[in-house]
Parts: sequence; structure tokens; C-alpha cells
Amino acid sequence: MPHYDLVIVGTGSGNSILDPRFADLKTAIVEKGTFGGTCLNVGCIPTKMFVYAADVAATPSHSSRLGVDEELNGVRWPEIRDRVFGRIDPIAAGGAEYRKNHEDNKNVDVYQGEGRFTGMKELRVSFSDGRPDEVLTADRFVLAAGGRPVVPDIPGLEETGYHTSDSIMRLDALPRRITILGGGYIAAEFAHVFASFGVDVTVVLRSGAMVRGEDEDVSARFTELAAERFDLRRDRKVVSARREGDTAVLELEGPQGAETLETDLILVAIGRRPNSDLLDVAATGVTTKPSGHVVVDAHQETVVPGIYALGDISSPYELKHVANHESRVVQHNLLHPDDRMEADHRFVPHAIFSSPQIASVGLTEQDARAQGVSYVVSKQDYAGIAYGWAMEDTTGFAKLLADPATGQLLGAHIIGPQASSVIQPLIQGMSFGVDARALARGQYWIHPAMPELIENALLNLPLD
Ligand SMILES: Cc1cc2nc3c(=O)[nH]c(=O)nc-3n(C[C@H](O)[C@H](O)[C@H](O)COP(=O)(O)OP(=O)(O)OC[C@H]3O[C@@H](n4cnc5c(N)ncnc54)[C@H](O)[C@@H]3O)c2cc1C
Ligand SMILES: NC(=O)c1ccc[n+]([C@@H]2O[C@H](COP(=O)([O-])OP(=O)(O)OC[C@H]3O[C@@H](n4cnc5c(N)ncnc54)[C@H](O)[C@@H]3O)[C@@H](O)[C@H]2O)c1
Repeated sequence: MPHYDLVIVGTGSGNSILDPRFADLKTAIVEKGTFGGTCLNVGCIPTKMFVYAADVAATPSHSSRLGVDEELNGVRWPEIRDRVFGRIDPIAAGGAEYRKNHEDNKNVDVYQGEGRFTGMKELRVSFSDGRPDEVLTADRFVLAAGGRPVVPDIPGLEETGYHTSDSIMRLDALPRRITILGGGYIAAEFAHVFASFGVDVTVVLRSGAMVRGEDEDVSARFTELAAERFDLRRDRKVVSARREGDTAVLELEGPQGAETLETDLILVAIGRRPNSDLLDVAATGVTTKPSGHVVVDAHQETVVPGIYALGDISSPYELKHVANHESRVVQHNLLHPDDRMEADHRFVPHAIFSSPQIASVGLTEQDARAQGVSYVVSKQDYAGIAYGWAMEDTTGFAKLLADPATGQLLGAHIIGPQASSVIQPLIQGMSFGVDARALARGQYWIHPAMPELIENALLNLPLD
């Protein structure tokens, strides 16, 4: 039974922990899937590469408002797909090769198998090629095993067949029609991708709105625009699924009663769950929340001393920049057990790369109301700034919430072009405690650039 100083389970953000500073330790890394994890292989990076191509394919649908008539002559799906994976797959393979064979990693054993705890700090690794299992023990573990898509319990769905974000990007050919179950991040991004490539997109929502986690005004605007582009079936329950030849048939129940929906392909996008159950973290004494997220303290340590967790297995944010931050915290704490640092989750931003884009940080207005905090709101439309005139944007806006007495920003929400970049000065202002007045007037804002949206929104705040 090999014993290690440190074992890491999962090669997403977990893979970035080991560096030359760990050279004196006997270490191992365990990975059951493709090296590099979700973000690199089936998450952030490929989706954004598809979104970029989709943004380009969609320009003819809105260029005529500028007096420019464009036509989309074709979408070569296999080339789009192969451009994405032609770049990503070698990175994953190179990452595995580096850990297995490079001089830098002489002290690292790579186990390409599935880990499952069988006792206190005891991990059994099983291999798909029939090799006998190996049992590893270690003084310290890092749980970085991520999560997986949730699949709803709909009668007939398994037999009908469906995709998740893990498989949808590798399709052989574009379908004529796609139906997406769910209305969150993945639904919003893939609906844009497939609609831009000419696929008829239906989105089935159990509620009345898409991206319901966003500020209420942002969710309402996004839903209104989505309804113009996709067949949005709101307040629907999927009762059953069946296959009729090449067609997948969904029986829905909604406000108008029963309805039948025919489609070519189903994409399930109703959330993800942590892999703590499959890893059986309870067997090593690690506790989880009802959601399945591993419980960690501010140092990212679980209730078992020496076992740390990071990223989607423990973080409710389920975002790569959070997993990366937590990985740096864990790395520091492993290297400096007597001078540990805490993770900073005060102002975690996110973006949804759809069309329009959405970006957000801090409290939504409904959060602020529910928490009973004192706040004022300002809004600035893209249509009211010079760059918005250039783009002829009529639907985007920035919405800010601030403490009326101190001017400290409480939340920022943007829907519109480049929202994911335009929001950065607000994240910075909040993180460094710069109040709205100082942020607006303590620096130049390039004229007539898009961040004038932020400058104006800050100046519009009705502070005391
Ligand atoms: C479609 C999609 C798009 C996304 N887009 C964005 C985005 O634009 N921006 C953003 O910030 N976030 C995005 N995310 C979220 C982001 O991908 C995750 O938050 C991030 O990858 C989590 O990293 P991690 O290291 O915690 O887990 P992962 O990257 O999932 O790594 C976990 C690894 O552990 C392995 N593993 C699991 N169980 C075991 C086991 N028992 N034994 C051995 N190995 C195991 C897995 O195979 C995997 O390789 C997206 C996610 C998806 C699904
Ligand atoms: N741009 C990004 O940062 C990005 C992009 C994609 C994914 N992600 C990450 O991946 C996670 C998963 O994405 P997602 O879109 O699957 O989840 P999500 O939580 O964003 O959205 C899930 C959607 O499914 C609905 N839903 C939940 N259970 C349902 C059920 N039983 N029946 C019908 N609808 C149901 C929810 O109301 C919601 O609309 C996200 O939370 C996010 O953290 C991030």
C-alpha cells in the first residue's frame, strides 16, 4: 500500500498545486477522466470558443440596423468543432504527459483511475483497463474532484437519449432542432450558439424566466429578448420522453394543459452536483452540506485535519476563477501550515456569455431587499452613451446598488455588449473598497469607450 505525503484527487484546478516547491514531498495525483478537468475540456474554454464563432455568425441578424446588409452563407460545424478541440485536446494531452514523464515531476505519481475513499485517509483507485485496484494512504489530501451534470428523473429520458454539456460540443453534425431543458448559464450560452448556427432552439423552463439567479431586471430583460429568438416554453413540467424514429418526443404539462414537443436532440442543463458522493468522502470523515458540497473552513480545510477541498466539489459558486483562487489558497496552506491564508469570497463576479452577455458582482436588488440593507439604485442604458449610439444598442443597461450613506458599491449588474469586460472596474472598486464617487471621479474614463456606461451609472447614484 503506497503511502504519500500528499495526494490530490482531480486535475482541474487541483493540477496547478504541485510545483517545484513540493519537490521534497512524495506526491500523487489521481484523475479518472481527461487531464485538465471541466473548464479546459468540456466547460469554460470550449464553450467560449463556440460562443465567439456564434457571435460572428449572428452579425447578419443585427447589422442591417447600421445600414450594412450581411448574409450568412454557411456554418461549417465540423470545422468550428475541430478548431476548438484541435486546440484543446493537445493541451490536455500535454498536461498529462508533463505530469507523468517530465523531469519536474519525478516526485509525482499519476494514477489514471477513479478514487474512492475506503477509510480514514485511505483511497482506493480502480482502473478501467482491468488492472487491480491500488490503495493509497497519505498524510494530506486535496479533494478537487469537481461536479457533474444533474439529469432529471423523467420517465423515458434514458431510452430516448439526451446530451449534457459533456457531450453536446462534439456532435457529428448540427441538428435541425434542439430542445434545452433548463434556463440557467448553460442553457443561455448554448441556446445562443445553436440559434446563431441556424438551429431551431426550444427552451423548456419550469419557471417563467431565464437566468433567475440574476438581478430581477436583468433576468426580465434577458427573458424578453430570449423569447424573440427561441421558442420559450415557460412554466412547463416535462412529464415523459420517448423516441419515434429520429425524433425525440417530450410530453409537457403547462399553463394551457398538456402539449407534445417534437425535437431532434435534447440538451439537459438543469444544474450540476458535486462529486463528493462518488468519491465517498464520508468514509474519510469529511462532511458535506445537503447540496453535496464538501464543508470547508476559511482555509479551505475540511473537518478532517490535513484534508483540503477546492472548486466545484466544495464551492457553491461553481466558477473557474473561484476554483483557481481556492487552489492558490490550498497551495499556500500546504506549503505554510504555520502561516495559513483564508480564501476571499467577498466579491465573486460571474458572466454569462450569451447574447446579450450578462455580468454581475455582489447583491442583486432582490437580495438587498431580502437582507433589509439600505441601498440606492442607478441605471444607465447603453443607448445613453456614445458607444451605445455607435452600436445602435437599444436593450443593454448597467444597474448599480450602493450604500446611500457611504457610497460603497453593494452590487453591479450589466446586460449588453462586452458586459464581462465592462464590469471589471466595478469588481475592482468593490474589492479595494473604493466608494462610487471616488471611483467615478478619481480616474479618467476614455471617451467615447464602452466603460463610460459605468462612469455614468456611478454618477447617477442618488447618494446622500
Ligand atoms: C459548460 C460549462 C461552461 C462553463 N463555463 C464557465 C465559464 O465561462 N467561466 C467560469 O468561471 N466557469 C465556467 N464553468 C464552470 C467551471 O468549469 C468549473 O467551475 C471548474 O472547472 C471547476 O474546477 P474544479 O477543479 O473544481 O473541477 P473540475 O475541473 O471538474 O475537475 C475535477 C476533476 O476531477 C476528476 N474526478 C472526479 N471524481 C474523481 C474521482 N473519484 N477520482 C479521480 N478523479 C476524479 C474529474 O474527472 C475532473 O477531471 C463552466 C462549466 C460548464 C459545465
Ligand atoms: N459562464 C459561466 O461562468 C458558466 C457557464 C456555464 C456553466 N457554468 C457553471 O455551471 C453550472 C451549471 O450550469 P447550468 O446551466 O446547468 O445550471 P444553472 O444552475 O445555471 O441553471 C439550472 C437551470 O435549471 C433549472 N432547473 C433546475 N432543476 C430543474 C428541474 N428539475 N427541472 C427543470 N428545470 C430545472 C433552474 O431553474 C435553472 O434555470 C452553473 O451554475 C455555473 O456555475 C458557468
